[in-house]
Amino acid sequence: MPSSEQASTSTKRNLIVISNRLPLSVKRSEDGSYISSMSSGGLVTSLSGLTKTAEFRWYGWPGMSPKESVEQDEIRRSLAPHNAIPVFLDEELAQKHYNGFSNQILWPILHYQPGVTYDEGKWEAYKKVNEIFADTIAEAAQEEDLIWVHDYHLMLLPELLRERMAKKKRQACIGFSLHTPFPPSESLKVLPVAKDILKGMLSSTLVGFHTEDYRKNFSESCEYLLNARVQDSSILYKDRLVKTGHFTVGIDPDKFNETLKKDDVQARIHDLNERYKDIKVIVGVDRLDYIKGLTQKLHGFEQFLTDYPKWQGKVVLIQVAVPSREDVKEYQELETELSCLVGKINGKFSKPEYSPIIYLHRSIPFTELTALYSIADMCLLTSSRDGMNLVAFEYIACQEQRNGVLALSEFAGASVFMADGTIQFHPANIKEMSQCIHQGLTMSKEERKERYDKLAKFVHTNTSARWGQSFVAELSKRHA
Ligand SMILES: O=P(O)(O)OC[C@H]1O[C@H](O[C@H]2O[C@H](CO)[C@@H](O)[C@H](O)[C@H]2O)[C@H](O)[C@@H](O)[C@@H]1O
Ligand SMILES: O=c1ccn([C@@H]2O[C@H](COP(=O)(O)OP(=O)(O)O)[C@@H](O)[C@H]2O)c(=O)[nH]1
Repeated sequence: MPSSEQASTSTKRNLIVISNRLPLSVKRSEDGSYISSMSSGGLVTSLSGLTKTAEFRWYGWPGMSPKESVEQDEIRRSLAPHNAIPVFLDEELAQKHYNGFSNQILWPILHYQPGVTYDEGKWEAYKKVNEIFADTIAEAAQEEDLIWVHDYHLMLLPELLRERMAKKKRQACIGFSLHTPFPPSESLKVLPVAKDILKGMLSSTLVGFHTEDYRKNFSESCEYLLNARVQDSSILYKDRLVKTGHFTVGIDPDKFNETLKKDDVQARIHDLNERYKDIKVIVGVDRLDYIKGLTQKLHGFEQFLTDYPKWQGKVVLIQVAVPSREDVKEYQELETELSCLVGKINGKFSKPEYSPIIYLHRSIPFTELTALYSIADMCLLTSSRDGMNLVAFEYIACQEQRNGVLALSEFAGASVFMADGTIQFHPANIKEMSQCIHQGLTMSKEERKERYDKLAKFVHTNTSARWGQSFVAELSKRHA
């Protein structure tokens, strides 16, 4: 029988959140103790924002896998106060799953990149890790629990978990949220295991995407590759009706407001404003990932300095490139390319008292990040594809005073929702990017305010809390 869409009778159900990455990554310090630090990236930002309004247990890989059970217990204890529960994976398996299949094969396909080399061994590791998560969650989950699985590292989990829960004669209400784009079937089908991935996701009760386009691509892929029947926003597959939807992810803007009020942050803002009082600041904050279009951004900025020479010496691009997936060859090569390019452009336009690009290849503290967002006249985001891009939201959350300009690639998910207010461009069109930078830097105060108000309204309405609540509300309306 198709799963029903009846409203659930229970009022409060426990929520289990599962993602490959936990909010805290654990590392061993020199004295042998375990230290944890906040993980990078938008998935953690969006789910961390949810912790203020919802209670949940969060399962995921802690970033390391000690073999000794004493050490595992120590990690378990250090994460417990954060409601985080580690899923331990053998180091080599974790590496093949995360770097190998997830980031070298799936990630580029989901971001429409051609030329991916499939590898059976990495696929086996991907399946194995999904099985380990399924075993762990099937052990922990109760009949009435709501289970919310996140992202492309765990696309097989809904199916594997449902099978295990069925063996225990338990129903499973499973939501799945994808944080990346979902490509059209023509791009997806280059993956020899595309059908397995679709079937894995289709064992969910509810599948959520960032945009309507990604949702449609998924439905069409199910129809085309699996012969599933699409009925409006639901998909009928093997006698189960699976609901799909798009849910607008966001940030916790209050966290930025509160941080901006702190004395040390205000002092930092004052110093940075002094330093750049005669210079316009463009900020960029991206993980060092080829999907963020960092090479194009540097070329676009170089083009701008060439097209509008009077700006030389009067504008600086402060680019934070957060290290990411550093064991993957493509990311290492990109890092080398970017360092060279920054050197080349700075070599071309620098004067003894001025360099056009300040390149920070590291993670920066949250207080420094908010100060930087706040003093920047413009934020430039150039993704070639991007699930959403929460940096766009964060910049706006810190711009109440200055009303800076947000220049955004038309290929970031955020561009769909922020069309009214941002300046948008094609990231591969360097000339267009150059013109957009000029437009942003010369925009009148009135126009900036008008645009900013629209964007701020969107960011303050579509918070991470609201995203979580709407997804969980939709999920809890349904049975298995
Ligand atoms: O965990 P990492 O490998 O270090 O990567 C960080 C995260 O990158 C991706 O984030 C995506 O999710 C954001 C929030 O929904 C979205 O705004 C962004 O466009 C996406 O790229 C990835 O999907 C996460 O799983 C990673 O944790
Ligand atoms: O040193 C830093 C600088 C930024 N961020 C955060 O990384 C997230 C990036 O999310 P986004 O959705 O823009 O892209 P993703 O990295 O998830 O692809 C944002 O919340 C940033 O504040 C971070 O973790 N460390």
